[in-house]
Amino acid sequence: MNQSKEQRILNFVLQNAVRGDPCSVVDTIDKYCSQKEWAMNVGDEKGKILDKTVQEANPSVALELGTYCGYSAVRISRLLKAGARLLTVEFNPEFAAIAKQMIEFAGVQDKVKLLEGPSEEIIPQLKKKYEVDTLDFVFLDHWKDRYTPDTILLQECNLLRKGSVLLADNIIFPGAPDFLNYVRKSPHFQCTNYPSHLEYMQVEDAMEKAVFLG
Ligand SMILES: Cc1cc(-c2n[nH]c(CCNC(=O)c3cc(-c4ccc(F)cc4)cc(O)c3O)n2)ccn1
Ligand SMILES: [Mg+2]
Repeated sequence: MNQSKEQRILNFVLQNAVRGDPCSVVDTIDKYCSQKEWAMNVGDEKGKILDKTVQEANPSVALELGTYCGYSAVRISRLLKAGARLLTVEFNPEFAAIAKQMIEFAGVQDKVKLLEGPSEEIIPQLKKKYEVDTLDFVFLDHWKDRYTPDTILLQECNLLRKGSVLLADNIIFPGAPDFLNYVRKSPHFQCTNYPSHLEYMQVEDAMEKAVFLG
């Protein structure tokens, strides 16, 4: 049964990256996906915006929606302070299986909890089942039509506090126009736009930061 693209990416990391070194895992995925097969990792250009936003927020509890192969989970968790945690949500079992191995190879498994299932099911479980009080940082990188309903759901579940930072990928491509409208029109969010490019391509994209004002 021939391998999936995601399996080929993982194998390339297992054979070429340094076990326990998150930076080498991130760089190796970028090397494969820019030279051999495109894949929907946030990539290095937008990854640098993600890094800066995470460092500024310095979260104790972070949530990622859309794990995929684990590229941004490794990228985020390498920046977390001692004792800080990343919860990452993936609905596709094949992607989740790849991401689990990627996270373990990078040596960040003690900081990352991979949750399998759709965001709309997982978010309401975060407080009771996953012992979350509020989220300091949320990276939205899942289905683009779920950004808005899940941002509303996070508020309904009392998971945001004054200063919680949301960062959304793919604002331009594939695009999340309703999310952009929603957060920019809402009095509860302070928004900043970061122009960039689609991972590994010369196609325009952007990230949007939305800080919850309470
Ligand atoms: C409902 C729910 C969903 C999830 C969930 N888990 N994993 C994902 C992946 C979502 N990501 C994307 O679809 C995505 C697509 C592109 C793209 C595609 C094709 C092109 F031609 C150009 C660009 C680029 C990107 O950067 C992306 O992020 N969602 C997890 C939990 N609950
Ligand atoms: Mg993305």
